[in-house]
Amino acid sequence: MLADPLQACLLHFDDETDAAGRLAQAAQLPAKMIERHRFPDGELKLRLPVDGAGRLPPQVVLLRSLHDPNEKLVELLLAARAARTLGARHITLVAPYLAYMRQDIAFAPGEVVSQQVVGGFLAGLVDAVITVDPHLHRVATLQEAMAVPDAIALSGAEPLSDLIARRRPHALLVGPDGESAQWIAQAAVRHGFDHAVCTKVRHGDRDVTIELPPIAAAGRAVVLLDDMASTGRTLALATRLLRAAGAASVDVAVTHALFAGDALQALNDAGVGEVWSTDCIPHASNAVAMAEPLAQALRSLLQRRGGLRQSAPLP
Ligand SMILES: O=P(O)(O)OC[C@H]1O[C@@H](O)[C@H](O)[C@@H]1O
Repeated sequence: MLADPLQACLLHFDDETDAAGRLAQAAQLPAKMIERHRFPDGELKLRLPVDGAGRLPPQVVLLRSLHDPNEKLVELLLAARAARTLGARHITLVAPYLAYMRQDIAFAPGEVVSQQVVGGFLAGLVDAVITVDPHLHRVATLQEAMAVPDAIALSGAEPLSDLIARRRPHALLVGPDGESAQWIAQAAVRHGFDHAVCTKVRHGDRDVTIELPPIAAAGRAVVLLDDMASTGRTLALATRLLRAAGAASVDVAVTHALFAGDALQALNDAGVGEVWSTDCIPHASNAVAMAEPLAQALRSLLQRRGGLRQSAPLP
């Protein structure tokens, strides 16, 4: 790796070495690992990869995809705060999956609006965030959820659309609920797919009702496209309805492969054919690599910040 004129490095944890390697190579940054030690009582000790003088470069990129988020939020708190004291003047969080974005409103008095709390917490740690398809339903922009100077939201819809065009060139794209309309529109326009969106009501974690849109699904190769599968119940029910409406096949494409518990079994039982996802969350279904688009966004952000650094102090 050539010395980086941006004076930047990418820090990652030991369980994301592969993803860090891919991103670092695409962004042409040196990747360095943060050492973790877990004490017998569950507390964490981190050690950041400082240079011989005990310092970090001025631009630090922290890679952490925030599935299984609770402990990772503590790791980010420790790592980001320490990075500042060790010389980082600009910290970018690359979180291909950004957690806690779905709890964006208090449905009952006293309910915590996690999106605001976690968004505010992360905004207090870093100067920039790059993520993919953050679940922003009632909030229009990532900046509203996470008020940092640079909040960049990429999408997996177009790369997933490219994959679908190769695997199911005549697919009917279906979104399982109103929230998916944004991704369906992006993916459909890219390759001219027929498309439609269902109506969904959520009653509980694993309990949803769905109404199909007025479309002719009979005989069609349907691909359900969504931002994420968590319990898989949304996609499983949509699949059952589409199968009952005569769809020749139903495959699933998601940006975030959370697949909690028996989610994959539920999809299988419902009659889903193939399951494709981006590699924002490592999973056996990963079929679309996001390192290139993430690296492009990161490179241009660092260049912008590096340019600022020459003429004015970084915030
Ligand atoms: O039904 P599961 O997989 O649990 O939840 C995922 C769904 O719930 C929504 O917020 C997501 O956008 C997706 O449609």
